[in-house]
Amino acid sequence: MTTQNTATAVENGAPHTTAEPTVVVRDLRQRYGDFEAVKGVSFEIRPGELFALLGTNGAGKTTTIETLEGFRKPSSGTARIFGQDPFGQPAGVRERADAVLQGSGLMDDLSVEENLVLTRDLAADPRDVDEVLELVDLIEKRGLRVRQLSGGQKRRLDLASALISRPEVLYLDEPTTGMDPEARHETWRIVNDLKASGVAILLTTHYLEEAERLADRLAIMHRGEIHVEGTLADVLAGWGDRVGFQVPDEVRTADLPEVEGARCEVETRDQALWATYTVTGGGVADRAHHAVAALLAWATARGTVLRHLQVRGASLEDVFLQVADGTADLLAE
Ligand SMILES: Nc1ncnc2c1ncn2[C@@H]1O[C@H](COP(=O)(O)OP(=O)(O)OP(=O)(O)O)[C@@H](O)[C@H]1O
Repeated sequence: MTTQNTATAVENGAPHTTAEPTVVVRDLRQRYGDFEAVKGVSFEIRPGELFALLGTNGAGKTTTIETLEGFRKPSSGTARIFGQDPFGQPAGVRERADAVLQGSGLMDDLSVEENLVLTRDLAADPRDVDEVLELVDLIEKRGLRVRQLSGGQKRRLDLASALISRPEVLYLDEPTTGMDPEARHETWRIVNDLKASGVAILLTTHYLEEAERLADRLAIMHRGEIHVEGTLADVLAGWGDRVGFQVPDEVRTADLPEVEGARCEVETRDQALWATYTVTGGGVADRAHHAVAALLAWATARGTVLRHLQVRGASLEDVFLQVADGTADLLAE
């Protein structure tokens, strides 16, 4: 699959996609004792680009982020941030990269503002604390101790802590977990602004809509491997459109027509037979049209009607579930 989607990048305000990649991961492997948690993962992230790493529980996403952060030395393969090995957080990487991780690094007994002041004092060229509090909508909570914040407010303070140092690379590990829909949308706006300002972002999330809204490119991991990678449009195009209908009573399954570029599956629902044609052949824009036209021509010739006729493009959830089911590679061929 291709790895660029200019349209998505421009829509999301990220015109920097031709720049040299900030993050380069090549055939990364990570072992915990005998267990290989990451099995040869490769990707790049350019300035102003957001790469979403999706995957099943235990797929190896956090391990990958921890490696990029410099907490883990690769078992083999390489990770490079600005051309440097991040292991041990060398100068030149440490000041330019930051993270919003699972498991907050906040001091519970200090106030919101005190936490940010501590972080600010470690940064070379920090943002103003009030500016960041405004950005994450916590200005009215500045005097509260962290333990008095709700879960979603803590996640916003985590984000504020990462933003204060003006990172050029940002790792967001499930950044909106526990947020209400409004706070989530507000976080997406902040993340889109960061992209537009040229920050290279690696996002992991279990909210597929979050990846659809934010990602220029995405990958789906399962058991340590990337199974699907590309722009959202690439990923969905590879999975095909579905045309479904209730099989007419007078039609036997064996009599259903062949449709070029499509495979047919029949299942029983509510004591009726339903046919689903998954159309992967032909042009992405018109393949569903040709399949429907062929099926309608067949039905008309037989003097029958395709009841409950539906046309549906693949969703990211369909693709994710196929990956989790272990059949993704088969389908993507
Ligand atoms: N310190 C460790 N020691 C041994 N195994 C570990 C360790 N950390 C993670 N693992 C294992 O490595 C695998 C990958 O874990 P990781 O946390 O990277 O997954 P993840 O994709 O972030 O999962 P989730 O979506 O559930 O957060 C899991 O099977 C996990 O049990």
